[in-house]
Amino acid sequence: MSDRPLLTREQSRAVDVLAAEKYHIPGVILMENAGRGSAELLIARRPASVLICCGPGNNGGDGYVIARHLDLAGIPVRIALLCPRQRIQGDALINFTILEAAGIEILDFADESLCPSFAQSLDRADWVIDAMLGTGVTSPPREPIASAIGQVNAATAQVMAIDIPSGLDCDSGVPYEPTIVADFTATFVTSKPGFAKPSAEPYVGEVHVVDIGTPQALLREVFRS
Ligand SMILES: NC(=O)C1=CN([C@@H]2O[C@H](COP(=O)(O)OP(=O)(O)OC[C@H]3O[C@@H](n4cnc5c(N)ncnc54)[C@H](O)[C@@H]3O)[C@@H](O)[C@H]2O)[C@@H](O)CC1
Ligand SMILES: [K+]
Repeated sequence: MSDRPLLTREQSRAVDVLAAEKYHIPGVILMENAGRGSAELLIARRPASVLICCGPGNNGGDGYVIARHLDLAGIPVRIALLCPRQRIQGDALINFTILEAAGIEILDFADESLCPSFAQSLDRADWVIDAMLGTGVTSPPREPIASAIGQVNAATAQVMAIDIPSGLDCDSGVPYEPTIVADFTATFVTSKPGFAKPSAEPYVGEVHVVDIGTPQALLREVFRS
């Protein structure tokens, strides 16, 4: 295991802030790099049909970037939106708007009771991307995301988690109830302290670190803080 330091949840969130405020790298650039790197990992596995489950924050925003790159690669992709459209904001909204303009299919599952068609959408995909919750989570997943996690875990599709399997505490490695069981996790900048813990093993699957273009000087500053 490399002896590189691992970013905690708070340090990961500090990367975003410092990148924008001190290094003049807008969050949407980091999101593009994160989404493109994740999409390339998936394209290499030759998916036939992909369902991307998106939550209300920037983890969902990564999902929209991934969808765009899969579409550009000619891979059938659909979005399962697990929050009301009006909750999407900032960098995630920029990428959501691009998807709508590109005509990529967006299925609304924001209501509390996930309608049966969510399960049908799952059945049609050989890969599911978990872009529901990332470093913004500090409590057990709430509805409708909690039900979505249960249904994804029960489906036959392979699962790639974006940044963190939704429901896992990336510092302690303790899974909230429920947590996504991923075959792969595409995590940003560094792996996370909790991923090597035995409790996290069943949920993270094979961990791939995606470089999102954060300057080394920025990382040194974050690790010193
Ligand atoms: N760290 C970085 O440098 C980068 C982070 N990016 C992405 O941004 C993510 C963090 O984005 P956010 O800060 O928006 O946070 P998240 O996208 O993790 O989501 C937080 C949102 O989910 C909701 N939420 C919080 N706890 C919940 C719960 N228990 N159940 C249901 N909903 C809950 C809240 O409304 C909150 O807005 C990272 O995980 C990563 O995927 C990337 O876009 C690129 C750069
Ligand atoms: K996730």
